[in-house]
Formats: sequence, C-alpha cells, structure tokens
Amino acid sequence: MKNLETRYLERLSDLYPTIAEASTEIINLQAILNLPKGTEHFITDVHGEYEAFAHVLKNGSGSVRRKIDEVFGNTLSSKEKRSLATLIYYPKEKMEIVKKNEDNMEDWYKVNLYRLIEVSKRAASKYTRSKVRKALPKDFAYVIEELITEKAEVNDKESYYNEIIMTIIRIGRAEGFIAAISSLIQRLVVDHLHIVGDIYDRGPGPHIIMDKLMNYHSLDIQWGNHDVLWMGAAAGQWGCIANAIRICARYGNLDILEDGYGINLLPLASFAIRMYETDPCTCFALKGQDDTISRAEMEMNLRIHKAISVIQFKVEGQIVRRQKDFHMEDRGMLHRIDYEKGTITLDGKEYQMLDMNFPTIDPKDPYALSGEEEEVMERLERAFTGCEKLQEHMQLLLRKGNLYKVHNNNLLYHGCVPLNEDGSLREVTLFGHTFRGRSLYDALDRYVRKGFFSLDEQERENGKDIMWYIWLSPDSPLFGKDKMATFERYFLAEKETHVEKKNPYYKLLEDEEVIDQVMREFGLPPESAYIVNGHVPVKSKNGENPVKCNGRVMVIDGGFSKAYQKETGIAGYTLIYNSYGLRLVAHEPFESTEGAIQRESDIHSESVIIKRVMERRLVGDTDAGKELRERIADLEELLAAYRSGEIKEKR
Ligand SMILES: O=P(O)(O)OC[C@H]1O[C@](O)(COP(=O)(O)O)[C@@H](O)[C@@H]1O
Ligand SMILES: [Mn+2]
Repeated sequence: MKNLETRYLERLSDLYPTIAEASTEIINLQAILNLPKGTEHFITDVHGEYEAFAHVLKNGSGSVRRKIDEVFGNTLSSKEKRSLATLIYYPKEKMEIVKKNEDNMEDWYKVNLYRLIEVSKRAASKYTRSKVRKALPKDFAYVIEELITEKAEVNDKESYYNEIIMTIIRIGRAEGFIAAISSLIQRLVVDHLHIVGDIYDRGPGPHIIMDKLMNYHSLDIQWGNHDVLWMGAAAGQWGCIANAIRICARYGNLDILEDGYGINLLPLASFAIRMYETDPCTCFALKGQDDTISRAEMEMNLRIHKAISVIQFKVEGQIVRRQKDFHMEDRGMLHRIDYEKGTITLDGKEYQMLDMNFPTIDPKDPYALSGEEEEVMERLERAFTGCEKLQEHMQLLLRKGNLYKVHNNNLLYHGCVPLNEDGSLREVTLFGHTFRGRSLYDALDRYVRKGFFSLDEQERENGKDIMWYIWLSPDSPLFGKDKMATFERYFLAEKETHVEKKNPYYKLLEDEEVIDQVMREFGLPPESAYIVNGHVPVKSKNGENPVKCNGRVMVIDGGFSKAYQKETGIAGYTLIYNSYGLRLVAHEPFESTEGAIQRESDIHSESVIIKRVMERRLVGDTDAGKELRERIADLEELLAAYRSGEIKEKR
C-alpha cells in the first residue's frame, strides 16, 4: 500500500492536476500572504438589543466612517460624510427620504454613485480579486467589478465610468445598485466577527440577532452563560427552560418565545392565571417594562413570571440533588422555608419571606412539581425541542461557537478562568474527573455537545445538566460568581443576601503574574497576547476602565443592554483589530434606527488605540497565514512529485 503522504499528494493532484495549476495556486497563495490582514470586529453582551447591534455591525464600529475619511479627507464636509455614511448603513430608507426632498435625482445618483464606488474601491483594495468577487452581490457583480477595478488600458477612464453610471441611472437600476454597493462596503470593512457571548436575554430581539448571524460571512462565537442557558433549553433541560422563560417574563419579552420562536405559552399562561388568580404577584414586577403593554397583558405576564419562577426553584432543587458532583446543594432553597412562620433560614440566619403564597408547594416535599406543573413543563419541553427555528439558531451556536477561542494570538472567552484566592487555577471535579483552566473549558465544551449529540442517554442527560451548571455554577467559567441570587432577589428584602461575589479572577485581572499564567495555560506567549472578555458590565461612569493589566486584558461588556446602561453610562464597547493594530471603541447609547436614518445620528463612538503596530500586519502574520503557508508547502511537495515523476500529471 502506498504511504500516507503519497496518498495525500494523489488527492491533492485531483485538485491541481497539472504542474501549471499547482504553480498558479502557489503564486496566488503567496500573494495573499502579503496583503494586509483583514479587520476583526469584537462585540459582546448584546443581550437582545438587535437595533443597536445591527447598527454597530453596519458601521463596523466606526470602520465605515474611517474609510470615508481616508478617501475624501477634507474634500467633503462632515455633514456630507455623515450623509454618505447613513446611505451606506441604511441605503433603502435613506433614498426614500432623499427622493421626497431632492428635485434633481439624476444628479444626486451620479454624485452618490461616484462616492460609493470610491469608498468600495478603497475597502476592496486590501483583498484579492477572488475574495472580492466572492463578496459581490449577485445582481450587480459584473458591473461593480468593472467599476472598482483600475483599468490601465482605457484611455479616457472618466468617460468610461460615466457611461456605465449613466446607463445604470437611465435603465432605472440606480437604487438597486446603491443598495448592492452599500452592502458590499459593509461586508468588506469587517472581515471577521467575534461575538464574545451573551446574545440572549433582557433585550427584545435575540432571535433577530441570530437571524443576522446566520447570514454573516465570517464569524465565531464564544458562548456566554445566557447563550448556554438557551442551548440547554433547546436541548430540553427543564432548569434551563424555566430560567429562559422566567427572564423573558421578567423583562416583558414573552413575545420572543411566542412570536419570535412560535413557542406556545398557552398551557403555562392558563395554568398561571388560574393558580395565581387572586395573587398580586408583587415580588414579580417586571423590569425595564414597556408602557405599550395593556393592563390585562401585564397581569398575565406577572402571573406567568411567578408560576415559572416557582417551577424553576423546584426543578433546580431536583437538579442539585441528583447531580451531587455539582456541589450546589446550598442552592436548593425551598426546604429551608418555614411554611408556618413564613421565614427562611440561610447560613443560620432567619429571614422574613416577602411572599408566602405557594399554592403548588407541598411543604413535606417542596421540590415535587404538581401534576399541572409537570404537564406544563412536558409541553414546554416538547415546544422547545420541537421548534425548528430555535434548533437552527442553536445549531449555529454549536457550529460557530465554543466556550473559548484562541485566534491570532488573542484569547477570547465570555466570563473568566476560575481561580483560587491566591491566583492559582481552581480545580473542579465533575463526573469523576478533575479539571482546571483550559482542561475545564475543554471538558465543559465537550459536555455541551454531548447534551445534543451523544447516543448514550446518561451522557446526554449529563450534558444537558452541564448546560444548566454552566449558566450558574460558582465553578463555571462563564458565570464566575459565588451564587446566582435569583431566589433571594425575589423573596428577601435584605440586600446583603442579594450580593453575588465575583470569582477572585476579577480582582486579579491587574496582576501580571496571574495573567501570564492564564495565557500560558492556553498556549499563548504572555509577552504579546491579549485576553478579550465580556460578562461583567464595566461602569465607565464611575471611572472604571475596560482595559486591565497594562492593556493586556480587555473587558468589553459596556452594556449594550439597555437595562444596564444606567450603571455603565455608555452603550457598550467593541474592539477593532485591523492591520494597523488594536482599537477599543466606546459607544454612546443608540437612539433608534429611525433616528439614525432621519437625523443621520450615527452612534457617537470614542476610540482608544490599544496597540499600534510598527509595521502593517499582513495575512502572513495571522493564523490564516499559517494555514496558507502549510498549503503552499504541500503544493510544493506536489510540484516536486510531478517533477520527479512520482506522480503523473492528470491532464
Ligand atoms: O438584572 P437581572 O436581569 O435580574 O439579572 C441579574 C442576574 O444576571 C446575572 O448577572 C447573569 O447575567 P450576566 O451574565 O449578563 O451577568 C446574574 O449574576 C444575576 O443574578
Ligand atoms: Mn454573561
């Protein structure tokens, strides 16, 4: 039998059947290595805020504006630049407005088409032709390529381009063309997107964000605890289902389930209304509620909120009892309640319960679901696991996502690396094995996938429970707090019981030695790597800085989440890593899509340069570059095999 290497070269020769073809590919790949590296965009903790998210994607955290500035410098006023940027972000909507106010549309089209072509030329200049070609919108691929490629052979270039532009206008295709070229610009300014977790919960449109991501050209996701919660729910884990519904109810967002995913909440709603009919549910007031909701709807929402919370506390009590390895029995709350006195004893201290109306709890067996609750949960489980759209979204999370990622010398994860007080890696034992640092991340990642794919029922069930564990365990790298005080926040007035203490990691973020250790743990060179992490809102209003440890760690959760903007004072950070270096961008709250179009009010963003490289970074300096060099080496072997007669040319 031929050896593996020869067999591999034979397969490669199917793709490059001649000396000429193999040589051409080597030259092409070599050329790519010398292009500037593509722009990476990092976004985190979007929490369902799809409008702000869509806008930041459209403007590439200021990358579109920077391209416009590079191309036009002082030859356009800032108002004109703003208009052009708005046109690129929202071409259709912007043109509707222009058409109402402009008397000479032909002129307007001409000027703007010209400007857009200049910007797209610039945006395309750092890619190979073949890559640009792949990005071209189908309908206008040929014309756009014509217009953005320099034509050395055409003498009168201006009239050549003008002819094309005038034809587009004459045949009534200007609008379609503008929309197409605008989306090409958006597509080219960001080469790759990293979402550092928490797409779901609190805001109204996580499903809309997921739809956008489904079509995004190049993407990876580091799961956040809220994303894993939804993954667990989609896999049918009851603790996750109850939590996900509870959070939707808490934020007045049950529409996400009903309209966004078509999950029928009627069984839960009718149960809740009946069971808590006369209960004012005062502990279950909604957060960040919207005033458009009717009174009847609000009352139903409160009851659902309470009903699903009670179910959650029961189900969670069952999980911590069956999964002893989770060491979370202290989070079983219901058996600590004195149902006669209306108090609960926690850590030896007795507290008054703010609500004692629990018609479905049997004090002797407080974690048992009532028959109706059981039935509601069974129907919800079927609805979650049977929802095609939710499953598709979860498949995307599984395909593009991981618990962490090492990419171009950066380490990306949502929460933390669990540490002990002294900074050493915290050991966690699960199902008979002990993990820490990277091995903990890897083990949990594997369990998540088992929860979806394992054929072994026990493994699958453990995998599902692990998703709940990742959501809120003190040892979960995605949660990183000593407890999730949901129960205390609903039922106890004493604020000290609401405190969730963060893992020592967050205190040690400024400690160089600790950070070196974390980087080494993930195989990164401490002198040049960066850590990007989200999860904890940075209160920049209070002078808190997202840049830690002399610029080596960036915590970029600035609060896309409207619910948290009061605390943070801004609307989120994003990072841009392009061929010139690394730039942190702080965004002001996003007014609305309508404002962005009507008043051309782009998000105001301040950016700070974290690192400016001495020499422009090239594709050759990236992970993709490493792969390309490997491919070149393989092709050179093939070439040598052709030339030595070891392999015959196929054509
Ligand atoms: O403010 P809310 O929506 O009630 O959420 C508070 C809960 O969310 C958490 O902060 C987890 O969410 P994050 O991952 O967004 O921080 C819990 O620690 C806390 O109990
Ligand atoms: Mn989080």
